Amino acid sequence: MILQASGVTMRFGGLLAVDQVDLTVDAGEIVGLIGPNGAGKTTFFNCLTGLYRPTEGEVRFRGAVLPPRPTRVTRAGIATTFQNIRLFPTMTVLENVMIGRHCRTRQGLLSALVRGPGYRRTEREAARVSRELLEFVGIEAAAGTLARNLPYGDQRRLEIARALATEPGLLLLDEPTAGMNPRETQAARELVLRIRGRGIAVVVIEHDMRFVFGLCDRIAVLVQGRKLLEGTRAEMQADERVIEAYLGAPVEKGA
Ligand SMILES: Nc1ncnc2c1ncn2[C@@H]1O[C@H](COP(=O)(O)OP(=O)(O)OP(=O)(O)O)[C@@H](O)[C@H]1O
Repeated sequence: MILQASGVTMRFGGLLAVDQVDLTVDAGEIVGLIGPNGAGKTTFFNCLTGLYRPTEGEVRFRGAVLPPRPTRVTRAGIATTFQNIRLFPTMTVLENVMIGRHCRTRQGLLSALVRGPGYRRTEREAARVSRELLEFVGIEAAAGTLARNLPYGDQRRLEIARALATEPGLLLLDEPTAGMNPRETQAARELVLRIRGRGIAVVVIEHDMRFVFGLCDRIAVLVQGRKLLEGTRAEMQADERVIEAYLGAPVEKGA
């Protein structure tokens, strides 16, 4: 087990956004988090990234309680992409990925200022790894393009490349297919499967049920901050409540 969230609760004043949620994720597993708007999915994610400290409960990653700051959580091995793309628009595609690399290549300030041989070697290595990741997500041809000039689907790929540059054991994806056309969505599914192929576990928030049921090993449903249901893909596809609320009609196996 790589992630263990126990009794995670998040209050904003009088609002109980996440209520006693338990979730475990095994190494290399793909877990889907679904639920209506405002169910608390993003808030729960924020509790896994160190952005929020849960009001109650705890999150363990590789056995250790999460450190209280996002940068330290990233270094511990949890990477995130956001619902609203957050790239550095006036930097190149390659530079955006290299920023993700920096959490693994801690160069001293002095070394960076004088740009000595150690700094240049580290930068060269960061550029090499970053180019490999651009190739892995399929946008290496755009390495020198400004991030803001990338098509939307490719911006999402770039976010994923930057997240992978931090060498995560767990990748959190918040609505990775939002705004994508069907072809891009299919490519995103294949990309997530290849990410898992690298041994990285993935938790994905998604509204596209076809995507979720075509991808995830296990699915949890949040409603009004609580985990209402959880099960394997097959269990969920057979559950009357899921069918009624999300699917309308049974989904074909492996659809
Ligand atoms: N920082 C905050 N301060 C106060 N209330 C918040 C904050 N963040 C979220 N909320 C509230 O918490 C509840 C859960 O929101 P959250 O964004 O986690 O839901 P969600 O399931 O991710 O929804 P969506 O599918 O629309 O992204 C909502 O009622 C929201 O208004």
